[in-house]
Formats: sequence, structure tokens, C-alpha cells
Amino acid sequence: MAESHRRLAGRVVIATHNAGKLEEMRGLLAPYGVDAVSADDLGLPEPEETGGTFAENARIKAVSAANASGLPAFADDSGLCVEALGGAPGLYTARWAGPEKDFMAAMAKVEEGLRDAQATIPDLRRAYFISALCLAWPDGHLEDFEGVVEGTLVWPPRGPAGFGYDPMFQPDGHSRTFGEMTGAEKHGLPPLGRGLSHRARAFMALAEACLGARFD
Ligand SMILES: O=c1nc[nH]c2c1ncn2[C@H]1C[C@H](O)[C@@H](COP(=O)(O)OP(=O)(O)OP(=O)(O)O)O1
Ligand SMILES: [Mg+2]
Repeated sequence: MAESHRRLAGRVVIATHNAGKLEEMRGLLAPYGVDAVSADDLGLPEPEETGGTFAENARIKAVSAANASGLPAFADDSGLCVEALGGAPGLYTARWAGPEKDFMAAMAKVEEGLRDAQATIPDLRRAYFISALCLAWPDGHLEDFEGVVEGTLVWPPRGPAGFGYDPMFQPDGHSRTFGEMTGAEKHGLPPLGRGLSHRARAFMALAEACLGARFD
């Protein structure tokens, strides 16, 4: 049997350089009384994401931050996977926005791809977000979690909230995009819901394993 889950307490590094993601991860951790510091607060470098999977990239980021800080570190690697685009942008979701991090341009690129695919694909606008979370300790202990949310891509994008591709993504069962939801609605944690966003769903598994949470 695998080593049992390890309880997270005290200080933890949120190993991201994305402000939108950082805010979400701070919010998710807030109820658990851990002292969360960001990679930017500690001046940690941004490692190259050379992994071939979301889980590998999450590990690279978490292990890099744990080793550099001597603290447990929590990283997310995530992306938007579009069925009609053969799973793209997928692992390259951040890179589609370019060095300028122009997500309006990145969303337009997705939409153009859908227009090109139109004739052949029945479920043209289906997509999902995936989040791989890794919690890494300086002694090498690792915990991995994953969450997915399925939905539909809308055009034009709607809503000022969130970050990245949020204004284009309408989760199944909802009439608003993530860009039209508050942070709490996008998380959809109990008692509001059963977990909605990919990141919230992955985090719920982490919270049950490592933070003593119970979601029944
Ligand atoms: O909930 C989300 N709502 C909208 N867009 C999202 C979401 N979750 C991931 N995404 C997009 C943003 C980024 O372009 C890419 C993840 O790339 P990813 O490398 O994991 O993050 P990142 O480079 O922005 O920050 P960092 O690596 O420092 O954590 O997927
Ligand atoms: Mg990244």
C-alpha cells in the first residue's frame, strides 16, 4: 500500500506565478488555518514546465518550490482541452497566450480553430478544464490530485471575472460562464455545491487527504 496521506499544517508555499490562480488557491486554503505564502513573496524562480503531462508539470513546480524554500509547496498545472481541436491547447494552454499573456487573443485562436473544424465534428463546442495539483514536501514526499470540469465554449466571451479562458467557458448545468461567476461560485464548494471548477474539485480531494476536511 502507498504511504498514507500526510497532514499539512503550518506554512505552505503556493507555487504559482499566476495572480488569478494564486487568489483562487489562497481562497481554497483559507478555511484550514495554514499560513500560505506565494512563490513571488519568497522570490522563488519560475521553473521550466518541461513535463509531458499536467501531473508532471505540477510536480516540477511543487518540487522546485519545496526544495528552494524548505517548506511544503502546493502547485497546480492546468489547461483547457478542446475535443474538436484534438485536445488542444491542453498542455500548451498558457503558451497559446504568448509572452504578453494575451488571453483575448488565445480565446480567439480557440474560436478560429472551432470554425475550421466545424464541418466534421458533432460536439464542436465541448471542452473541459483539468487541474493537476501536487503537494511536495522538502523530504521528497509527494501527493497528487486531479480535477476536471466539463462544459461548452461560448463566443463571444462573457464576463469580467476570473482569469485566463474563464469568459469563454460555460460549465455544464450552468447558464453563466466562469467569467460571470464570483470566485465562490466558480469553486462551488459545499454547501453551495459539490465542487465546480477543476481546481476546486482537485482541491477537495487534497483537503480530504491532507487537511482533515470531510465533504459528504
Ligand atoms: O480556472 C481557469 N480559468 C481560466 N483559465 C484557466 C484556468 N485554469 C487554467 N487556465 C489556463 C490559464 C493558463 O493559461 C493555463 C494554465 O497554465 P499553467 O502553466 O498551469 O499556469 P500559469 O503558467 O498561468 O501559472 P503557473 O504555472 O505559475 O502556476 O490554463
Ligand atoms: Mg505555467
